[in-house]
Amino acid sequence: MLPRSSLENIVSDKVVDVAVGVLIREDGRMLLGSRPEGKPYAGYWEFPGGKLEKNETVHQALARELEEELGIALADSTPWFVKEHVYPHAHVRLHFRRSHDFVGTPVPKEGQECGFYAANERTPGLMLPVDQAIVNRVELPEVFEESSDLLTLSRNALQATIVRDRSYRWVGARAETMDDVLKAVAMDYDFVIVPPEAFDGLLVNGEPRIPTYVDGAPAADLAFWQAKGAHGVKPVM
Ligand SMILES: Nc1nc2c([nH]c(=O)n2[C@H]2C[C@H](O)[C@@H](COP(=O)(O)OP(=O)(O)OP(=O)(O)O)O2)c(=O)[nH]1
Repeated sequence: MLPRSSLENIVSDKVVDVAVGVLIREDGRMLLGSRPEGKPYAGYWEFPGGKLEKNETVHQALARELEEELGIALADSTPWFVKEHVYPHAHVRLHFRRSHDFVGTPVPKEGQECGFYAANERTPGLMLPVDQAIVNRVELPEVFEESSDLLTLSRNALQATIVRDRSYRWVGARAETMDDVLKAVAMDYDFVIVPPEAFDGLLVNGEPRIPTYVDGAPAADLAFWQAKGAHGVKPVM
């Protein structure tokens, strides 16, 4: 029989699915709020959201949490990426979804604070460390233009082609295979660029693991790729 502490570790290893909303206002600012008293990391700032209940889709969970916590009606949202993180209190699988399509002015219903912030603006309290890096990604462009926006660095020790934008805000990788994508995820890169035919194979339950650009897809297909979870599309040069 396993000692009690090992059993507890196994129990706490259960992965908790969490719906997280990146709600972007017309002026490009995103909705952030503080965690209410009584929850782990109370007072830290985060994107709105919460745990999935039984039989809920991620969108449904997000819509429910936004209504319950902030009185916001979420009309539509698209998958962005999934990130796993192990906290001392839980192993979470965060399903980030983006939305420009919501109605209502947020009114905190659980004693929290909230507001719309630009990516380079400081919230009154610390962001959850996991979220801090993601705030920077919210301004990733819908479309990267190969020659003007991106610099391709030489293949690095990981044998993947590393790409960054000209202002050093984001670093990504050109991923030909799932193995390349997993390396980029493990290195916490901000995005991957994949060939269109590889895109579906990189999805886990319909969601990418990292913000994903589809290489060479015409910009006219942007809505098509976004509905599938691609964050942006690089136009044919
Ligand atoms: N809502 C939210 N949770 C996040 C973010 N980033 C992050 O690591 N998390 C973690 C913190 C928590 O461990 C977990 C979410 O759980 P929670 O306690 O907020 O969920 P909940 O509202 O359903 O809580 P409850 O009903 O159990 O009180 O996900 C984020 O941006 N938003």
